[in-house]
Amino acid sequence: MNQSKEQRILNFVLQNAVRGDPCSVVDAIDKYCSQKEWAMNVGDEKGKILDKTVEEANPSVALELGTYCGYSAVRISRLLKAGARLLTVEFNPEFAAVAKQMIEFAGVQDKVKLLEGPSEEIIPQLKKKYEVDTLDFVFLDHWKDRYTPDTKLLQECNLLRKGSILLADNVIFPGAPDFLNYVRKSPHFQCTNYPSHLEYMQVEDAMEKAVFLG
Ligand SMILES: Oc1cc(-c2ccc(F)cc2)cc2cncnc12
Ligand SMILES: [Mg+2]
Repeated sequence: MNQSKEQRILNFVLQNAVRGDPCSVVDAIDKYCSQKEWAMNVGDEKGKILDKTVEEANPSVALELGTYCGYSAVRISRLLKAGARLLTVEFNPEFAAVAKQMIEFAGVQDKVKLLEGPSEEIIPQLKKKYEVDTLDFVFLDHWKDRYTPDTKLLQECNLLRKGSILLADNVIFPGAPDFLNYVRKSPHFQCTNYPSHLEYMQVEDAMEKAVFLG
């Protein structure tokens, strides 16, 4: 049976990165996806914005919506303090299977919990089933039409606290205009835009930071 692009990315990492070295995994994925096959990882340019925001948040509990191959789960978890954890949600079972192996190879499996299923089902389970009180950091990188409903769901489920930081990928390309409209008009969020480029391309993109004000 033919390999998927995501399996080819994983194989390249297994053969070119260093087991237990998250940075080498991130670099290997970027090398493959910039030189061989484009893929929708956040990439290194926007990844540096993600790094800065994670360092600012210094989260004890972080949530990622949209795991894909695990690139940003590895990128985020390498910055987490001892005892901190990342919950990452992936709807596509093939992507989740690749991400699980990527996370284990990088050696961050003790910091990362991969939850397979639709975000709208998993978010309401976070408090009781996954013992979350509130989220310190949320990275939105899944289907753009889910950004707004999932942000509203996070609020309705009381998963945000004063100072919780949301960071959304792709607000320019493919674009999340309704999300930008929602958070920028809401009195509950303080927003900052970070212009950048689509991963591995010279196409304009941006990330939006939205700090919850309570
Ligand atoms: O970063 C991303 C990029 C693209 C994408 C697709 C097609 C295209 F032509 C350009 C960009 C899609 C995404 C879906 N989910 C999360 N992140 C994504
Ligand atoms: Mg993205």
